[in-house]
Amino acid sequence: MLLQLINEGRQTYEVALRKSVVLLSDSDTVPLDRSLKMSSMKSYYNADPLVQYCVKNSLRLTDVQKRLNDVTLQHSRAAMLGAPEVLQLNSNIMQAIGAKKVLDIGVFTGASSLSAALALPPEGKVHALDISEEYTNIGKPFWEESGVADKIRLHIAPAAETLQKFVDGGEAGTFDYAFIDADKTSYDRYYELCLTLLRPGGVIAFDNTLLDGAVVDPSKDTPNTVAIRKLNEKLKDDQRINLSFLKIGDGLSLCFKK
Ligand SMILES: C[S@@+](CC[C@H](N)C(=O)[O-])C[C@H]1O[C@@H](n2cnc3c(N)ncnc32)[C@H](O)[C@@H]1O
Repeated sequence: MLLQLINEGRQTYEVALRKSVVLLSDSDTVPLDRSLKMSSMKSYYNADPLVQYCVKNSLRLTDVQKRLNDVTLQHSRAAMLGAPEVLQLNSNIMQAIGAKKVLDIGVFTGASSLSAALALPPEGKVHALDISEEYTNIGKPFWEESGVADKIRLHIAPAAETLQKFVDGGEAGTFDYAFIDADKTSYDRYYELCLTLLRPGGVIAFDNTLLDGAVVDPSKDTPNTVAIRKLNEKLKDDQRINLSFLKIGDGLSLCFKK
């Protein structure tokens, strides 16, 4: 029965997807490239009128951010682009907690780093971690144009190595916010390292914790699905944090370090 409901829901989404457009603001509509395999849950790819209503009445992207999104949506890996509603929520929480030192784990074309850098005060720093410069090079000119390139420090290496270097370098307890959006099977490793690196009151945000619905689909048992399900179960009972699990974008789990 559950499987049938999931399949029906997926078919509805697919129909919606075929009709949908990407709504970035009142004036911008970008046609979907339907050849791409995309998450149906991020607002770019979600034709649900309520999702589009929320997006239309909340997103505050700069012109440079919109152009970076447009460029990224043409990329063959466009589905990796962070949902703008998620990035804006990250930025709002960063400002609310007075964040100055942020980890952006999984940079891709730099939308999440740019969003964070724009939210931080002039002395703030985003430590942007990615394994490859192939995608991050796309974002750099947009960071420059936004006037925040000096707030973003790129670390090209496996993220676990970079995080461990921060720990070994005595930076435990000094970070305010971590956005985790890289390889899913390493999420738990990143979680433990980030918990060490964050100050009490700091926040860890995990993207894609609904994994395009796979977490509730019993037929799915890929390594990513297994890892995310396990993480979600672990977070539920982890007394080191307070937790909010939001159905926004592809799922966002917010962990507030006690
Ligand atoms: C989903 S994308 C990030 C999207 C970005 N946060 C945004 O909002 O647009 C995932 C990124 O993680 C990077 N990545 C994958 N494995 C990694 C690893 N072991 N260490 C660091 N980065 C990794 C990929 O190169 C890719 O750029």
